[in-house]
Amino acid sequence: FQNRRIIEVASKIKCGVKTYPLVGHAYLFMGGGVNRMESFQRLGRDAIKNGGLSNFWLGGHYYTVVVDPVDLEVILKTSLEKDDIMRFARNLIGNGTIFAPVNIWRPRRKVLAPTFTPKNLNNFVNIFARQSQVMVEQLQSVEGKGNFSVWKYITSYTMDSVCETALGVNVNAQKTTDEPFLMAFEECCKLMAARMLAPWLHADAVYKLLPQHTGFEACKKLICNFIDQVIKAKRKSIKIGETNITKKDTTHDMKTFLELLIEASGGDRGYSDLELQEETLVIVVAGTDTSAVGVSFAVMMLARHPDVQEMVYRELYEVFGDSDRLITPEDLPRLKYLDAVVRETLRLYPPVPVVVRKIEKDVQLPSGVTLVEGCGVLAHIWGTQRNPRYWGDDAEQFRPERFLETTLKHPAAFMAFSHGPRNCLGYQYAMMSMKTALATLVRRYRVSTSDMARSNGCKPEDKPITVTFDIMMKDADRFTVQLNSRK
Ligand code: HEM
Repeated sequence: FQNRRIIEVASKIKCGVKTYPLVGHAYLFMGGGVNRMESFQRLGRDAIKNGGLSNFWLGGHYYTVVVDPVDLEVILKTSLEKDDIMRFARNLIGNGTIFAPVNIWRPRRKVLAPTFTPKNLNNFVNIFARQSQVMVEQLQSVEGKGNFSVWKYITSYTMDSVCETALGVNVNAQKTTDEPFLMAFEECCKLMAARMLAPWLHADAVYKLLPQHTGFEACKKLICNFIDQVIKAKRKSIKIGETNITKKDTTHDMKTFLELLIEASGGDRGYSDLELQEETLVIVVAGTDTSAVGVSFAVMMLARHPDVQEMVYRELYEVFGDSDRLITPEDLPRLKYLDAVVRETLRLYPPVPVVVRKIEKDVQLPSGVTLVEGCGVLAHIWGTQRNPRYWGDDAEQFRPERFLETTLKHPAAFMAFSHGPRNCLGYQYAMMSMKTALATLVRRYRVSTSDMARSNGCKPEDKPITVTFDIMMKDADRFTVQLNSRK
């Protein structure tokens, strides 16, 4: 009966992408990450063409694709449960806030949310500033030497700053080649993305027989052991009255997320070690690659748009002049144009291009369709943020000024950090970290496009960027640019 109702919903929504018996649209997601992302883009464009909705079947499971913020606002406010497909992400994070079922998520979010106060975030800027200084020093080795991938430098910057703010530990990813924690983490994300979109890998009994499962478990063990050790050391240091486990590494008298969580959950009688492990892992998983992708795409945009880069530099010069001083929390709100550049980058290249929900109670959408219990929803962030109805005919153009000129046509039209009660808790944290990294980089270097982007005779800004999907959306060419010192 439920299936009949879902089939009825499907029949009311147009989809211009071919489906096949049994597999549905699953064939679209075969192949690698580039192919997966192309398929998501195809579905997003189809929804834009159809006035806001499209749909697809992943084997026997049905999804409505939504790119209209008016409909999305209703869905994201009323349907808080993540779709079953996210259970594979729980294999790594357990019941941590981000992918937990609603009954576990609600109390966990209540504990986690107050740790993101402006005071705590301002304290973290000192860490972002110091770690981004390490980043620009590491970049000296590639300065003036032609094409290189900026990804490694930026992802190890975010890993270092997230670990220091979350755990109080400097993992030194920036100064270590092939840092095992970072490598394990990247591998886990790749394996999870591949499994989610391949219905034939969903059954545990089958997956457990495959080498991917062994690889995933080995990486997970490495990540969890590391976090577990830090938690145990932190508990011990709190017992003996120390406030900071890595006094050598952290120069500021501030509280890490781990300490804040121990306090906020009720101290010794609060979270168990497992709950703490899950919640700190949420911060690491949710905060590392996402911000690294944001910064890396912004670097690509600056390289492709030298006029925009010049405006950013001029704004920085107004605030810092010739001084080499580190960035402070008070500087960040003054960097308004840089803020617009980051937002425009996240609009065109959202690090999380889609999020999913499960409909548990029928929802009538403002556009007229009623989604029924059992439907999956693909909240298509990429498509929404390129929807000309809300962004105009130049929706595909990179134009940071749009964030300075007008207010949004709808509050959910920009939703790189999602929308509604289950939106991103690290929104402000991420903006502060990304702006600090970019400001530190542009004060020291001029970025330009790679030789590949300049080939074929077309202007670099017109050359499409090939993107790939492995939970996050990334540049398939690993964010290749060139760098020259400004001095
Ligand atoms: C550019 C950087 C970032 C982007 C684009 C981003 C985006 C997102 C998105 C799309 C979600 C899913 C929301 C949903 O399902 O509706 C999310 C959730 C979340 N993010 Fe972020 N995020 C970023 C950085 C961060 C950082 C730095 C942190 C922490 C320090 C963080 C913490 C979280 C948490 C805790 C959740 C789970 C919220 C919940 O389920 O209640 N994020 N983020």
